[in-house]
Amino acid sequence: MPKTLAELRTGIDQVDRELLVLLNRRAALANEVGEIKRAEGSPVFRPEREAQVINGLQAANPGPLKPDNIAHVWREIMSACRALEAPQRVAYLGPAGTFSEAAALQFFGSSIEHVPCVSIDEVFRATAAGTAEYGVVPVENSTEGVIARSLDLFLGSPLHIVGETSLLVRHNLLRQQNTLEGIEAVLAHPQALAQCHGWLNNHLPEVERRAVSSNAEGARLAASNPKWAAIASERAGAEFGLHIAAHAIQDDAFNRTRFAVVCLPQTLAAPEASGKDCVSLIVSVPNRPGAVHDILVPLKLHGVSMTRFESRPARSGQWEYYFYIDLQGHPSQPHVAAALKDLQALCAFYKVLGTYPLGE
Ligand SMILES: O=C(O)C(=O)C[C@]1(C(=O)O)C=C[C@@H](O)C=C1
Repeated sequence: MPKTLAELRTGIDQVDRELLVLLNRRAALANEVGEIKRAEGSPVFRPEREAQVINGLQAANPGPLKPDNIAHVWREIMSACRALEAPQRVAYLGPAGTFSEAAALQFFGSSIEHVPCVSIDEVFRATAAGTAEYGVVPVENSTEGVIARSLDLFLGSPLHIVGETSLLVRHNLLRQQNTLEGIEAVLAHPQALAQCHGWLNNHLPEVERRAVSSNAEGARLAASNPKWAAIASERAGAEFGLHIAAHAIQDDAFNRTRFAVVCLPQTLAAPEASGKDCVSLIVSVPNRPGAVHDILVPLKLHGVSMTRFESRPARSGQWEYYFYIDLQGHPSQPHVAAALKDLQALCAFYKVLGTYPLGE
């Protein structure tokens, strides 16, 4: 005899009561961990431990919940437990509703203290000054390429990368009305304008495109003028009471942005090896023939794969460049350590930006 809806709901209520007891038992244990960490003066946030917890549970998961569900649920549980130990302040390019905020929430879970900043420069400054323990900055977009400002700021910053996360970026045209009629200007961050270039050319070819400091700032401004539209997330639209005049207007349906999680080395040292790690470096080589080729040789020799190679001008006026390199692996692995040692010996400038677990 199949159970009735009421019976099934009674069953769910009972399980929820059990979960409530268990979750609070877990939180009390985390509280005790927090006391030990306070006494030791050691960091609250341990990304490698959180990765271990999630990987372990995914491996043991009998279903029907999917591995992704397990990751989401436990990221939130650990976020709440972490906040009981000590709330973590996280800086990102604000205001509320930006993709940077969504990336911060995806990485840390929702139990954080928000430190929205007016620019990427300000995220670096706030994190280096200790206003926030962690910063989340965009580094690369799958349509538009590198976020040059972030890469340039890494060069002189004391912050290092301790994690990464990547976000599917879906842009919407937001305004007070839900039509495309009577729009005089589209306001957005230059990156978003570029990611929607084709759609804007097709649908609003004559309309002015105005660059503003963030997409959410564009949404805030669009809420004050019926002739303006913004390009931003649904969340930003809800935040400022705007309609979605057009959904998913980015030129690439799979448009993603990768974000780096940064902090001072004294806040959190480089995470231990998780099994799926990445080393990010900035190097420069003497300006002579074959120098760029030479830096790739140690990687080939020691069997280390390079997943990223970007260049940025050194601003010396001499056509010199800094190279931003991502390698797969962890310096605790002998072949990675050997490749890094040989590479360093060839470089005029060598800076390890961070060693961290590969993100989702
Ligand atoms: O194991 C720890 O160090 C904890 O503080 C517990 C816990 C968790 O909730 O599982 C919480 C925060 C850390 O980032 C890692 C894990």
